[in-house]
Amino acid sequence: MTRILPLVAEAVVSRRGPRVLVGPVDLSIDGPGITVVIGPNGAGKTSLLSLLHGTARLASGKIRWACPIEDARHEQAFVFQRPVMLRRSVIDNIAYPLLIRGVPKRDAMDRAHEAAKRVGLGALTRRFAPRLSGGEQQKLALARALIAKPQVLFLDEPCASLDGRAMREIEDILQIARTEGTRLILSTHDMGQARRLADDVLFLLHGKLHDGGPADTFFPSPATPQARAFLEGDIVE
Ligand SMILES: Nc1ncnc2c1ncn2[C@@H]1O[C@H](COP(=O)(O)OP(=O)(O)OP(=O)(O)O)[C@@H](O)[C@H]1O
Repeated sequence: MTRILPLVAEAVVSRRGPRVLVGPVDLSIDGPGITVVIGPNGAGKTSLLSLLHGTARLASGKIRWACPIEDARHEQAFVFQRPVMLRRSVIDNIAYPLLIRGVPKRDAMDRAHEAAKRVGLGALTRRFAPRLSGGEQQKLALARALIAKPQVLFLDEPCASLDGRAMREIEDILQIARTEGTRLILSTHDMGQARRLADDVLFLLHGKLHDGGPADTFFPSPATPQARAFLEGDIVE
C-alpha cells in the first residue's frame, strides 16, 4: 500500500471572491495520531479541512502528499457535521464505499455487518438510514468512512449537538481508528473533547494558523494571549 503521509501544505489560501477565508497557512502532518483544529466561529476550521481534503478550491499555495494526488484521494475520507445518509438501509450505507471500490457484494456485506457491530449499530442494520437519530447517523457516517480503512480521516465537528453518551461512544470509535493507524484531523468547538483527543493542536484565528503544537505543551502553556483567552472561555475576536 502506498503511504500518503506526510501531508504538507505550503502557503495555502482559500478565497471567496476578494475575501480570504483561510491562509496563507503552512503545516505538515505525519505519523499516527489526532490533530485537533480549534478556533472561534468563522476562524476557518471547516475551510481548512476542505482545502486539505481537496474539496475546496486552492486559490494559491500547494498541497503535497507523499504520493500522487489520485492515490491520496482513495486513502482519505471526510465526515461532516451533518452526516449525509444515502436513502437506503444502514447496512447498504456502510457497505457503499466497498461496493464502489469493486469489493464483491458478499464480502462487502460481511465487512459492513462487522463494522455496524463495532459502532453499536448491529441491531439496526435493516433500518432506513435517514430515520436514524443524530447520534446513530454520526456513528453510521463513521463506520462508512472507516470501512475502507483510510489512512487519513477528516472530521468537521463530528459531535456537534450530540449528548454526552453519544459523544463518548464516538470518541471511543475515533480512538480505536487512531490505534489502528488512521490519522485523524478533526475540528471541534468542545474544548473538553479537544483535550481528550488531541495529540497536537492547530489554533486558527482569522483564517491563519495562530498558535498550536503538541497537546501536552499547547494546553498548559499556549504561546499567544489569544489562544490562552480562547482556552479560558473568553471571547476572542
Ligand atoms: N461558501 C461560503 N461563502 C462565503 N463565505 C464563506 C463560505 N464558507 C465559509 N465562508 C466564510 O469563511 C470564513 C471561514 O468559515 P469556516 O466555516 O471555515 O469557519 P469555521 O471556523 O469552521 O466556523 P464555525 O466554527 O462557525 O463552523 C467565515 O467568515 C465564513 O463566513
